[in-house]
Amino acid sequence: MDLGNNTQFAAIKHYGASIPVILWHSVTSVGFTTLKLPTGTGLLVGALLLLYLAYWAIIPKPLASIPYNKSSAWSPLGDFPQMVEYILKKKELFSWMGSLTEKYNSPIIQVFVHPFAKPWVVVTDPFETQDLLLRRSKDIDRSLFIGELLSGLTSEQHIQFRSDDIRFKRNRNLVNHLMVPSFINRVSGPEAYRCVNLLIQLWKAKCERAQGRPFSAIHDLSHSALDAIAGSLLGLTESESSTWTQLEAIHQAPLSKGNVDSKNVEDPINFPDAPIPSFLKSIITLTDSLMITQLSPFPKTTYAIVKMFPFLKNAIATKEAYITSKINESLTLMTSKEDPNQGDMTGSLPQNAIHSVLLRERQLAAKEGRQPNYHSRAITDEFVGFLIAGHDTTAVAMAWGVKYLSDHPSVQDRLRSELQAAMPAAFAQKRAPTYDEIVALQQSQHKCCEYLDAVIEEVLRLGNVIDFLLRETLRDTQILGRWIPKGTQLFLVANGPGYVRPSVEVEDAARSPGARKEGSESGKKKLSGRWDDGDLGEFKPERWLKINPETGSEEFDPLAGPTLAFGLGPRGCYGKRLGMMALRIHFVMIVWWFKLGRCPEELGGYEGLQKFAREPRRCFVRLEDAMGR
Ligand code: HEM
Repeated sequence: MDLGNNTQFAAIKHYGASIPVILWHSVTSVGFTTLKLPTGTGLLVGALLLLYLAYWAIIPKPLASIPYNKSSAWSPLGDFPQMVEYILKKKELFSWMGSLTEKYNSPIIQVFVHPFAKPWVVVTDPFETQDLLLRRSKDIDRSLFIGELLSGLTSEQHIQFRSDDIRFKRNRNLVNHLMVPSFINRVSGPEAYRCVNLLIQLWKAKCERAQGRPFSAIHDLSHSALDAIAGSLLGLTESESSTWTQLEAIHQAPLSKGNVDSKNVEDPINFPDAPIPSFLKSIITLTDSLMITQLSPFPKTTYAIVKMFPFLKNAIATKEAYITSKINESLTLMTSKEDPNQGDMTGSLPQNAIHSVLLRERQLAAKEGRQPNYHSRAITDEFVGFLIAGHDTTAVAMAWGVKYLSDHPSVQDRLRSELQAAMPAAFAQKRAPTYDEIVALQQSQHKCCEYLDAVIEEVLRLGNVIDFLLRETLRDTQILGRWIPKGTQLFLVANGPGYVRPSVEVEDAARSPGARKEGSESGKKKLSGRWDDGDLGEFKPERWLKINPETGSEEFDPLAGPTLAFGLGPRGCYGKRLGMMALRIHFVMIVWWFKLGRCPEELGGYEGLQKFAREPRRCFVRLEDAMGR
């Protein structure tokens, strides 16, 4: 496989399509008329030329000066076979792109994955990427390809729309307030806390039964994150929570005989899996179904076909019915508690996010002089989208988190002792920190919160839960000095050089002006620092801390180095605040209650598995009571 980065070659390929046109002209004028070749031969030559023309039309058209795999450029399938080979071998997808930037030793490369489309351009230079995301919204925006991936499931959710699309603005206007800190602290946070407490009860029960053996954690974390996000958004009763049903099952079922008999304390123990409540199950099915579209060259058509299968049809019907019932519940609340005589609306204190969005719709409708549309496709799709985008990412981040903490006892110990010192009453009484105590930590920017955020950011950096951002160029532009035409798909990846592996060296002058050293400090949005190449692969939360020269204390520095964990700029993660709140509560509670012991080698490791998000292939925990009771 050789690398084609020369301009001449790209130009020949680009203009090559005109060669057969010229030849065709010669044949039609010379072959049939001047030379009077037999008609059969003329037709054969014509057919061959047509084939040749078709071939030129479908093979990739590389962009000049951007490295690519030359042999793929002559194949109508482009890099697709290599990509599939990588997926089958590694079980990951987007790290393939990061690996190519290393292979070609270039911060920008191109791949040919989508038939009949322009090459996809992959950028790994953190500074060019940050400049693009934060400051160049005239050049790039959300890629419409996201719509191809998601619209079969949530046709009206804002994630797929361009920033100037009226549907984007309208939907964001309805839901923006859900991410205001006061709303999260008062409404969403307590729900998330309640759900995480159930996980702690479940793990206490498992810890007692496992007697020091490891057990799989991935489903428990996934259920807990889904409960927490669904609880925050829709308000779940206890029996609707999937962690609750798991807890019931643990209390009722005897342990499996095979495990009890095993004398080896290194052997994992299998706990029974209880059925998941139907609505949450439907969200898991829908989330998993998106994997199919991620891997298909024709996502929209593929999804339209898959949607005809009963498992997906049922999942769609279940989520529709449940969200409609939640909307109706809130509407009842809104009407029954109103007192029209006083203009007082006691029903207007939001109980959960969906209730709050309906109140907002009522307010907007009144302002715009129209009837409110509480059952609009947009409202339902926004919530389905939040559940999908929010639960898997949070669960997978936690899964990487427990792995890194298990393998780094000193980090775990420091975090635990800082938490204990910060919440002395809870520690002395050997009880759980209350929700208010956890929120107070954040609000007072307590020292332990600085370290907690450093741990979370480091988990997200290495875990690479969503390891690419997708944008599309809105006009012809330049990236790292290369010409990129309008309509090009840009993959900004965080799984390679500069983020988790040593940087590919880039002359500062080769970057766009805003991404250069002098440009990075200018403007409202500062760019991050650069990571030290020497230890980029290590789990080291301290890299996110710096000493404040005035106070002499360590502070969390979000700009210490580059990360794209939540994306950046106007189209960065909408739910970052809620996601971070759910992560903080999970990390605090798990570390507070449990010491996470190292698991045997065969249950460990850091290989990923591409699902909706990138999850660890193996995620086991070995728990010990950290309260020493
Ligand atoms: C640990 C948790 C989470 C992680 C790591 C995460 C990560 C991301 C990333 C990387 C993006 C793409 C950003 C970009 O293109 O620049 C994104 C977008 C998005 N996320 Fe999250 N997310 C998390 C939690 C959530 C939650 C809880 C919600 C909803 C309540 C949510 C809703 C969204 C939405 C709606 C978008 C699209 C935003 C837009 O198009 O403007 N995310 N997220």
